[in-house]
This record gives sequence, structure tokens and C-alpha cells, in this order.
Amino acid sequence: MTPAARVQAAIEILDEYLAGKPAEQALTGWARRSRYAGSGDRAAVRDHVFDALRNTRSFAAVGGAMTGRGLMLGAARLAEQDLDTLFSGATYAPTPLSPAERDSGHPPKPGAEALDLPDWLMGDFSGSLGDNAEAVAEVLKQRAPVHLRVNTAKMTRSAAQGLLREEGITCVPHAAADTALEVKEGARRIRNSQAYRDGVVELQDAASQAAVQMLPLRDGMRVLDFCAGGGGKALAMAARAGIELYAHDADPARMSDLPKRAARAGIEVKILKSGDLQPAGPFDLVLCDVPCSGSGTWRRAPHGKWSLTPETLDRLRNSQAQILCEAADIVAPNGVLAYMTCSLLEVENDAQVSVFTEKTRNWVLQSKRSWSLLDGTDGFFTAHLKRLD
Ligand SMILES: C[S@@+](CC[C@H](N)C(=O)[O-])C[C@H]1O[C@@H](n2cnc3c(N)ncnc32)[C@H](O)[C@@H]1O
Repeated sequence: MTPAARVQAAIEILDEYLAGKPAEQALTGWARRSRYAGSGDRAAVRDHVFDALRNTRSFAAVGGAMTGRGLMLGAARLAEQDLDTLFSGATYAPTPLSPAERDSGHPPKPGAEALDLPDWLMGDFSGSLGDNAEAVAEVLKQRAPVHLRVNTAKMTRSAAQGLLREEGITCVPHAAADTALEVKEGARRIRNSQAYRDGVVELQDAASQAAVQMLPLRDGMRVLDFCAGGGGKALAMAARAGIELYAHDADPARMSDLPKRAARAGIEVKILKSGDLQPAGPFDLVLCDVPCSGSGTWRRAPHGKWSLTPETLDRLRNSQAQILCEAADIVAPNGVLAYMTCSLLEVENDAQVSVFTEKTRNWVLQSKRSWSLLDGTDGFFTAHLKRLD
């Protein structure tokens, strides 16, 4: 496909997205209809679409319309590309620009439009990030790096780096965690690599790894991952110490890959249904990696930036508070309740911890830490609460 044909494909996919179809579905549908597109074409079209999702408001402003064509015109203008080469009217390329389109567009208005954030979120976002708010919003407009977690129970970080290099995947150590590698070249080869298939590496952002590294894990501890999902944190915890590991999720289907992933990593995990939590407890450490806005990961899942509403944020906050209360019940005396979110928002982070410590007796905040995206990781938050009785 020519560069212009890739842009036309992105225009059609973005129009479907703007009409309400999830972006992934629109991309898959296009790929099925377009057998002629090779893997390089598919990757390039995907990159166009995701760049537009991260920069929707500013691209639409500069391109003069909230349409697939407006978004891609805005992207081309901001990248100072030759518009007549892309909008050429050649076979499979976008049709030439009309006079009205040539005159359209304006620089994004300072504030939410320029920062590519929803208007309603600006107060919470700025209040949470203070002087860093603009810089963080700028990073959220860019592509996320690919990070790997080395399963150090199987191999050292430098040995894994060497193994990946032999398979054409170039990585460098990431400063955020002693298990983290950042992929510089060959990211698309990871899932088929021997190192991945043998459970030597997993895809996981470096901030998540750093948060797991902070947990006070010791051999023999009984540890519950209360919101286990796909098990990313559970696997990372098991790689750090010889723990007795349990996993639970309100939606057990979310854990369907966990047994396979655990086997690949060479660890054992017992899955618990909600009704089995109390009888199986108490636990020395309960990790609550709660459902959240995902604002720290909006580079990877940019549609989340536009689909979040004040109502869904309220629902998430209620659910976070409830999870903390339920999980606290099954922490052993002197045990630890570890709270984690991939959110940048204070209302999901410090505020939740404060509400919990204010309304419960015998719990103290032992430590907390946040990552804002300015250190080359996703945004992330963790707090450790210790039970005193
Ligand atoms: C952020 S994800 C977990 C990601 C996972 N820990 C990982 O590292 O791959 C949050 C998970 O919480 C689960 N969840 C939502 N409400 C819950 C509840 N009330 N109790 C337990 N799990 C819940 C969701 O189904 C979802 O899988």
C-alpha cells in the first residue's frame, strides 16, 4: 500500500469509530476486508488510527472537522506533510482537498483542546498533577514504549536481554525496576519469540513492575491477588518470592488465561471463587489492583480518555472503596493491604486511601508512591496499608 492508501484506510476506520464502533473492531474488520494489506501496512494503519485517538481534539481542530478525513488532515498538517501527495485522488488515496477543506482548521485552543483531554476532566487532572499536568498530557499524546518483565526466577535480566537479541529484539534495561527491559527494536516479534513462549519475559509496564517490587514479599507468605484479571501482578509477585499464591476476580472469565500463563512461568496459583475467600483467609498480603479510569495507560488505550464520564468515574470510585473494605476483612493481623491503580487522578489514589484510613480503625498507611509518566513509565499509584491488630 502507498502511504496515501494507508491514510485512506485510517480515514475509513476512524469514521466507523466516530460512528460508534470500537476502534479494535473497526481495525479488525478493515484487515479482514483488505487481504492485500501486508503486516507492515496493517501496523502503519493501526499507528495512524491510534495516533488520531490519542490526539483527537487537536487533530480535529487543525484538520477542521471531527471526521476521519478531518483527523488525518490535521495529523498531516501538524507533521508538515505535503498535503497534495497524500490527498492526491490517485487509486486508493484520499480524494483531493476541496477549497473549503484547504481553508479549514485552526490551531487548537489552549487548555483541554490543545492538551487532548475532555473538558470536564481538566479540573481533576490539573489538581492531581499540579505543575506537571501539561507535561503529562503531552506525553499521553505519544505512543507508549514497550516494556518487558524478566522472570528472574528463570533468568537474569542481562541473560534475557542477550536471548532476545539473538531473536532480533533489542532491549535496554529500564531504571524503574530491576526486572524491566524497554524494547527498542523488534517489538512485533515478542509474542512469537522463544523467550516469551518459555515464560522468560512477559509484557508489563515498568511502573507495574516497580510497584510489585515495593511489596514486602517473603518466602512462605500467603498472598491473595484480589483483582487478578489476566494475572500480570500475580505472576510478577510469584517471581519475587516463594509465596503461596491465590487469585480471585469478581469476573472469573477475566482469569481464563491465568493457568496457562502460570504454567509458562513455572508457578503455581490457586484460583478462588468469591464464596471461597473467607474460608481460605486470612492472608498475609492482599493486593487490590482495582478497576480504575486507566488514565495512566491512555497512551495504550486512548479511547478510554474519551469514553470516561463523570458518572463512570463515580462508579469506579465506589467500587474501589468497596473492594478495599471487602479485602481488608481477609487480611491477617499485622498483614498488608496493597492498593494499586493505573490512574493519575487523586480521587482514585490518595483520596481513596485517606477515606479508608479515616473510617477504619487499626490500619496505618505504611508507604505510597506514584508514577506520573514523566519517568518513562505508565502512570501508576500504590499504597501499603498495615493492619495493626
Ligand atoms: C486493573 S484490572 C486487574 C489487572 C491485573 N491485576 C493484572 O495485573 O493483569 C481490575 C480487575 O478487577 C476486577 N474487579 C472489578 N470489580 C471487582 C470486585 N468488586 N472484586 C474483585 N475484582 C473486581 C475486574 O474484573 C478486573 O479484572
